[in-house]
Amino acid sequence: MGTFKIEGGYPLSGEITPQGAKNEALQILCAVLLTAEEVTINNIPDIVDVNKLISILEDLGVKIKNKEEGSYSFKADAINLDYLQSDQFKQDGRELRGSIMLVGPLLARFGKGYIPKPGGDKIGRRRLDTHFEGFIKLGGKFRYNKEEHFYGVEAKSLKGTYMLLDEASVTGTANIVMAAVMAEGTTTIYNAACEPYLQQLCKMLNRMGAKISGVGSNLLTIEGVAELGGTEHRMLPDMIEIGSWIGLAAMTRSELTIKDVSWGDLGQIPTVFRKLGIELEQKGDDIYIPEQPDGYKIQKYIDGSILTISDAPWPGLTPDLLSIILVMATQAKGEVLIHQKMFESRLFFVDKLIDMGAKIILCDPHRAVVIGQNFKSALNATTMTSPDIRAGISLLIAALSAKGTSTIHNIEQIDRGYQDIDTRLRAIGAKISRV
Ligand SMILES: CC(=O)N[C@H]1[C@@H](OP(=O)(O)OP(=O)(O)OC[C@H]2O[C@@H](n3ccc(=O)[nH]c3=O)[C@H](O)[C@@H]2O)O[C@H](CO)[C@@H](O)[C@@H]1O
Ligand SMILES: C=C(OP(=O)(O)O)C(=O)O
Repeated sequence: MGTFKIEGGYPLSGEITPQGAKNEALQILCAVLLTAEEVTINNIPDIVDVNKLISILEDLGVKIKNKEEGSYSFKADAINLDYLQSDQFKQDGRELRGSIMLVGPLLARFGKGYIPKPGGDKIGRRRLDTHFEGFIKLGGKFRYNKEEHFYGVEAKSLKGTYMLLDEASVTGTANIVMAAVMAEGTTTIYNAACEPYLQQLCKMLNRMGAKISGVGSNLLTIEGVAELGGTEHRMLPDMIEIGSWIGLAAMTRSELTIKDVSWGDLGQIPTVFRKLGIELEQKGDDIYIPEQPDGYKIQKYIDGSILTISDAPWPGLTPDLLSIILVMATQAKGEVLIHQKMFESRLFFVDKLIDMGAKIILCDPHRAVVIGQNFKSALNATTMTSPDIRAGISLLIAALSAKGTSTIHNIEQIDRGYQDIDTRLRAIGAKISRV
């Protein structure tokens, strides 16, 4: 189990460039299975989850070339489907959430796709019904081995149809889109997730020859085509990383420039941080955050009532930023209700913040009231364990703001999604070491 030692209480300064988006990378990498031609992908983050998925693709027989840092080419012209029944796949496939999106492309191209119960953050129930209901609608036969928790879907051919998803699942929509691109006839997906990473996937598929319209809306229409060809694609910057760096700047009262953020794809994120009192300036495609010596004041609603920050499917606020926003609120001036609607077990990490001196009332598993301290008293340094990726980064931000030396164990959770985080933080003045 890896550990970070962090000496907190110092302001940071400088520039930080966000990595390529983790959750986009997981979709895009699965899509290389849809063609026998070469697909080149740029701005791939060098993080544990993405590298695991690349290694699964390699074991499946995809020919992979590392062209330069962050750029790889993939050629899925000789796929070894036997690997899908191997113990190795049953082990590797369960190590990340994104592996579930192998099923759609495999089903589309080879008539069968399998996956062990996928992993990812332990943040509450993470059901897969939407994915498999979609495949079944397209004509797939569902297989499930209860003992091994091994899922599968098989079909001689897929037929386009209308479907209304039971929820706007991000990975579910990506999976169904990838299954439908080569189905016979037209597939219409209503209540589709439509976040920028899905838009990126659809745009890439269209460049490969797919016929997807409605991209960016919750109604996608897909005219099936016989086959797809190669393409080149570049990943967007990771919006959750961008939000993490905004939270970091606020909590450490630092002047920070976040480079090349792709403003147009950030949706609610700048607005929400501004509601929390953070000054954000758009400079070209960068976010500039000035030092805020007087802290930041949480806004109230027009009628004077307490602000609620909650998650919702895009274009609502992503749930992945709520832990970071919660930590930031502990040093704001004012109060806020954080309402994590999607996941049941994502707020329990607040116990650690309470130990550090934060004023938080956990109302129930979904809601926490944070009473900001306006930097009147610093958080206390402590020893903690990172329970999931976003709680992990939030505790790291808390530690950089706290006075004294903190220790964070289980940093593998943070490494799942943040590339070389300690090196990049040291470059802006953080006192952090990996021990
Ligand atoms: C690898 C990857 O891309 N992971 C992301 C993906 O996970 P993932 O695709 O697994 O998440 P889903 O979109 O399927 O749903 C997440 C949770 O929200 C609930 N839900 C979803 C839609 C809805 O309209 N109402 C609702 O309550 C689901 O029941 C589930 O518990 O999207 C999540 C939601 O943005 C993010 O937290 C994850 O980081
Ligand atoms: C929940 C997350 O990831 P995953 O879906 O891979 O567990 C996340 O990125 O915050």
